Amino acid sequence: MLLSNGEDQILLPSENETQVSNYDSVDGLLLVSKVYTDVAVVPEHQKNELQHFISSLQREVEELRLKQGIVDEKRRQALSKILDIKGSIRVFCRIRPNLLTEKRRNYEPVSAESERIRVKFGGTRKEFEFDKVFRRETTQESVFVEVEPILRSAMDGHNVCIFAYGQTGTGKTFTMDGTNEQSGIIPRAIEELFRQASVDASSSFTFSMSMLEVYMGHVRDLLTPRQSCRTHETLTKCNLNIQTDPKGLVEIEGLSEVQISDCAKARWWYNKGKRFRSTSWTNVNEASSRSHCLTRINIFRRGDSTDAKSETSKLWMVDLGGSERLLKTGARGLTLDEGRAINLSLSALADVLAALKRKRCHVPYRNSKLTQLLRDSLGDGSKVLMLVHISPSEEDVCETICSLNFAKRARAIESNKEVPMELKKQKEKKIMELEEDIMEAEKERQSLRDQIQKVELKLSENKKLFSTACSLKENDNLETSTSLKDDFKEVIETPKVSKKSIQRISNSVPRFMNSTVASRHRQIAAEQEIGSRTKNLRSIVTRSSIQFPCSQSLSYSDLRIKTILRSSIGKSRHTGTNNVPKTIIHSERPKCNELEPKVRSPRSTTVTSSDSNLRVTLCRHRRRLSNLI
Ligand SMILES: Nc1ncnc2c1ncn2[C@@H]1O[C@H](COP(=O)(O)OP(=O)(O)OP(=O)(O)O)[C@@H](O)[C@H]1O
Repeated sequence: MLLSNGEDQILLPSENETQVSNYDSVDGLLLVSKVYTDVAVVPEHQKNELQHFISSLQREVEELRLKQGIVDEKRRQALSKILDIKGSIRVFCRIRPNLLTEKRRNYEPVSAESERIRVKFGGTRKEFEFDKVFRRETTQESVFVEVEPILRSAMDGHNVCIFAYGQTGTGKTFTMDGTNEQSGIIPRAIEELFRQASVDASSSFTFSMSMLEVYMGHVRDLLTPRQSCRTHETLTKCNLNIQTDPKGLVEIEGLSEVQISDCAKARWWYNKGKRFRSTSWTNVNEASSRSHCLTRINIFRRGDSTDAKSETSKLWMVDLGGSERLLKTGARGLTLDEGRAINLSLSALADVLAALKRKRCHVPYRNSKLTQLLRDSLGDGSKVLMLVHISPSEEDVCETICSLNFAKRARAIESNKEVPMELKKQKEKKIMELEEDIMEAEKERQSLRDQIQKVELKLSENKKLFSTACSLKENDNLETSTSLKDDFKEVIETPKVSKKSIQRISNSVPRFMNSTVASRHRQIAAEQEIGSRTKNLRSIVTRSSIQFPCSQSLSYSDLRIKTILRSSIGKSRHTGTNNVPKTIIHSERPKCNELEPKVRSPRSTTVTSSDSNLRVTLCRHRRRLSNLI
């Protein structure tokens, strides 16, 4: 039996080898190349060697995982530093393409560069700077590429908020949710979270999801919605309470939270929640969102080591209601109230972000339900990404400037404009270094993951082999003892059973009772040995001719003679050539403790033998008999 651990080979001797498995070497790491086993002959010390080899592989996996944890931590720290340098509140701007329903004008008020937007308005030109600007033609995929690092930050344990802000009809819902063909940030983020969880070998992740909307200052559960909450009476009943504990952690009483074990389940719940969102027709958007829709994914992360603590982080993805000029949207009655409520809470959000940016002691979270909900995800240690949406149209230029001012307020302090050139360069250099660190860590992580996979494969194969060896050995011991009994029976009785009947018998008994290849081999070998011994003895007997006087009773202590006599008598009975046809052997089966079995003499009177020793014994016996007569 040959086992290979790469450098050393464990050689286990075998007689009847059975091939168990066959593996190739991968990347220079030799796996079990050819494994043969005849477990019955695996010596104990070599089984111990195999056990040691398994333990060393287990240790190797643990060490590699430890290394992976260290590399992961390095990557996490580098990413966190980058996000800190870039600013914990980042603002992107997306320009919607012209819609078919929009009147085309020659004059384009909005022009964009990679991080800058210029708006021409009434003879003046205004400039706004952002962390990133997405032009009209930017695809959903390109937007998501820029969003992805903040998701990783959520997986690393930070609370994260992604907002879509902007005038009504500028594409907030398109960016966050998208269409069937062009899915938006939320469906992509769900997929990405599960993907990242599957590749992160140093931690295990579980996710849960909640969906709610803030409608007219009330918090409604979207995953288990009650009857329509758009009348004032039912609206108050639907309102969920928001509690904040002394540590500042937010708890929403009665909000449903569903476990999402896979991507499909998460998408199913997300689609369900989306259906219950409040929308209305307005002059500007035929399916205008009349509320702020919040999707929360709770991320539970647990490290692989036994003493690892579990961490929980929240990822909020918020499709804010559209900021709107109420006159322009033609809203009346309830829709007008909805618009007012949206505008009020958006202004409260702007105040909170501004206070956080200026590091004010007092942050006015309590001014709206929206900011109360997000309190523990907007402060220290959290990351915020605001995506401001604007229209390219001349008709919307006033709203565009309002939205851009809102965004400017959110990122005001960290604006590059206010940072000296030297410092800006230093920051960029540091970010580049950290990005390199992240890339290196990613590479190292990948290589460690590959190594772990290989060692785990080797480990599982060797474990399988070891357990097979142990279980087969037990079986084999069992078989050996039963087959020994059978062999013994065979020597005495040798019942001849045809092959067919064996097959019938083996078919009628349970499979585990059937003989194995090894036991059949041993049986055949034993039969052959017995056959050859019998042959030898028979040849001795044929050379001896023993004749007993009638009614003479003989008693021999010489076992050899007993056997000779028995086989000689047996043979003569079968062949019928002997002169002693009436010889009866009383003791049919020799018993081990029966030292002197009694043999009755045949009726014949003469006994001759060509064996000189035997002749002497017989002569002496005849003389004693004649004396008696
Ligand atoms: N980048 C884009 N590419 C193609 N179509 C877009 C894009 N952005 C928005 N649209 C289209 O513009 C219309 C309005 O978009 P959407 O409903 O997303 O706006 P909104 O800002 O969510 O409006 P509201 O605040 O009223 O809910 C939709 O028909 C949408 O498909």
